[in-house]
Amino acid sequence: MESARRPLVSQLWVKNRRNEAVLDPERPALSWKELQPKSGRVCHSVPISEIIAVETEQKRYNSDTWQKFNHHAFTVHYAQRAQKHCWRCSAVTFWCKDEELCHQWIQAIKKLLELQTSRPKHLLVYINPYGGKQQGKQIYEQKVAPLFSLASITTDVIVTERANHAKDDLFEVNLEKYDGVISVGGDGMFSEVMHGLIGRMQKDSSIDQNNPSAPLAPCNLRIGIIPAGSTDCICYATVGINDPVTSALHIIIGDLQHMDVCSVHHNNTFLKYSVSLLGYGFYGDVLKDSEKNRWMGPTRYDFSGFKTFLSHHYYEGTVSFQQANQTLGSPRDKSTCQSGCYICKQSTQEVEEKRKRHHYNLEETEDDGDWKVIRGKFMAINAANMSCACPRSPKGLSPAAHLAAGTIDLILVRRCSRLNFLRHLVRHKNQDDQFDLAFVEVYRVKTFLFTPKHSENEDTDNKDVRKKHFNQICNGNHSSCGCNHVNSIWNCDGEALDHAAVEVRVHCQLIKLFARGIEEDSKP
Ligand SMILES: CCCCCCCCCCCCC/C=C/[C@@H](O)[C@H](COP(=O)(O)O)NC(=O)CCCCCCCCCCCCCCC
Ligand SMILES: Nc1ncnc2c1ncn2[C@@H]1O[C@H](COP(=O)(O)OP(=O)(O)O)[C@@H](O)[C@H]1O
Ligand SMILES: [Ca+2]
Repeated sequence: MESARRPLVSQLWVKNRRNEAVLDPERPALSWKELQPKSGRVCHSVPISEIIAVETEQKRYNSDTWQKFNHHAFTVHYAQRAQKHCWRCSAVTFWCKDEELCHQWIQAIKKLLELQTSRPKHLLVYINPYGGKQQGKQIYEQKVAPLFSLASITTDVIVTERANHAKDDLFEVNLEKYDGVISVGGDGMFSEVMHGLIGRMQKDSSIDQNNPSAPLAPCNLRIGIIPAGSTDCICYATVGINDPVTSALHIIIGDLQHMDVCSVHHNNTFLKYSVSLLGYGFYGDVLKDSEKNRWMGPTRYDFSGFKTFLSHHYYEGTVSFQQANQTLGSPRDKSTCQSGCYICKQSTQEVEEKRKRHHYNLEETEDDGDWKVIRGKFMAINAANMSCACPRSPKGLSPAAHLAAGTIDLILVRRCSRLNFLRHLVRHKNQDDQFDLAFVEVYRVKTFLFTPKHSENEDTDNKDVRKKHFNQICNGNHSSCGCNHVNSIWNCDGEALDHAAVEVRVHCQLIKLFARGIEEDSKP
C-alpha cells in the first residue's frame, strides 16, 4: 500500500536522450527531464488527469544506435494546450532495456488512470449530418472516433435521419449503460439532445413540464459537444473554442461544467428550453430569414443579418422582471465567468440546499426585489443564459454572463436609428462596451415575462388567412404593404418559437457538460 504512494523514478530514454522520469502518485503527475541537456534544462510535467492513454510500443526501434539492443518502450498520450484554448493530443515515447521496468511503468500509469473515476467509458453519440457545413459525420469519424478508441471509450453512434430523431430516441433508450451523451452538430443539435435528456428526466420523475413553476429534476448524464454547426456558441462559450479535437479531449478526461437552463412557457404550456440566446426582434428576424437559406451554410446568418439590419424593424411590447440579488454579479462586471468561477460555485451550494429543502417539502424564501415593468418599442430583446461567445463575437452578447449562477442577462435595445443600432452591433466585435449606449439597458434576472403589444389571441384560421394575404402582397417591403410587421418571433438557441408572449425562468445548474469553462492561463 505504502509503495503505491511513493514516486516511481527511473532513467528512461526519450528520443535518444537519457531522461529521469518520475511518476508521482501524490501530485499526481508524470514528469521527465534530460539528465545531460545540450542547452537549458527543461522539465516536462503532465498531470495524470490529462493523460489520455498509455500503450506498449510493439515495434523495435531501427536506428543504428539501438538496433543491436532489444529495447522496450511505451508511449504516453496526453492533452497538451496549444493556442487560444485549443488542445491537442501529444505523445511521448519512453525507452528502456529492461522489459520488467517497462511493464512496471505501464502498470503504474494504468493504475493511476483507473483512479480517474470521472472519465466516461461508454458514450451515446448523435450526429446531425446536416448541421453547419454538413461535415458532422466526417468530423466525428476522422477527428473524434480515433481519440475515443485510443482512450478505450466505447460508443453507440446514431447518425440522425430527421429532425427530432435524437430527442425522441432519448425518451426510449436505456440510459443506464451510458456515462454521457455526445451531440455532434450545432446549437440546434445540442438543444435536441438536451430536450431529450431533460424531458426524459421529468417524465421518469413524474414532473409536469407545462407547470412553469415546477422545480425540475436535474440531469446527471453529462452532455458533450463536438462542434459541427453554424454558430456553435454553446461549445465556444463553455470550452473557449469550437474545435472538435479540443472538445473530444475534454470529454475523454471527464471534465464537468454545470449549466443553467431557461424554460420558456406560453399560457402555462411548455414551449422549449434555452441555454444560449433567447432573442426577439433582431435575432428572431435573422433566424426566420436565414432558415430559407440553409443551403448557404453558416454564411446564411451574415446574409440574413445584413438584410435584417437594413429592414430596421422595431417591436412594441411589455417586459416584466425582477432583478437578481447583487451577490450574483452584474452584467456590467469587467470580470468574466471562468473555470472554477466562485459565483457559480456559490450557486452550486445554494442549489443543493434548495433541492434538499424541496425534497423535505420545506418552504422556499425568495429574496428578490420588486417587479420592474418596461413598456416600449424595441429593436431587440435578448436573454443571454451564457456569454454567447462564438467566432462571430468572441466576447459574446453578454460578456460577463455566468454559465451556472442561476441568472440570465436581459438586454433591451430600444428603438434607435440605423446608425446607432450599427454602433451597438459593431461593439460585439471590438473592445468597446455594447451596453454603454443610451438606448441599451441590461439587467441580471432569474425570470421575465414578455407580452407583445399586438395580441396573439386571434383566431388561428383568421391569422393564417391574413398571413397568406400579406405574403402575397408583402414580399418583405413592409413600408409599402401596410402589414407593419407587428410581431417578431423568438429565436431560441437557433430554433423558432411559435408564440411571442412568453414566460421565461432560469433553472440553476439543471444540466452538466463535459467541459470546464474558460481557462485563464491558456497560451495566447
Ligand atoms: C457589423 C458587424 C456586426 C456583428 C455583430 C455580431 C453579433 C453576433 C452575436 C452572436 C450571438 C450568437 C448567439 C448564438 C445563438 C445560437 O444558439 C444560434 C444557433 O446556433 P447554430 O446555428 O449553431 O445552431 N445562432 C444564431 O441564432 C445565429 C445568430 C447570428 C446572428 C448574426 C448577426 C450578424 C449581423 C450582421 C449585421 C451586419 C450589419 C452590416 C451593416 C453594414
Ligand atoms: N438528420 C436530420 N435531418 C434534418 N434535420 C436534422 C437532422 N438531425 C437534426 N436536425 C435538425 O437540424 C437543425 C439544425 O441543426 P444544428 O445542429 O443546429 O445545425 P446548424 O448549426 O447548422 O443550425 C436542428 O433543428 C436539428 O433538430
Ligand atoms: Ca441551428
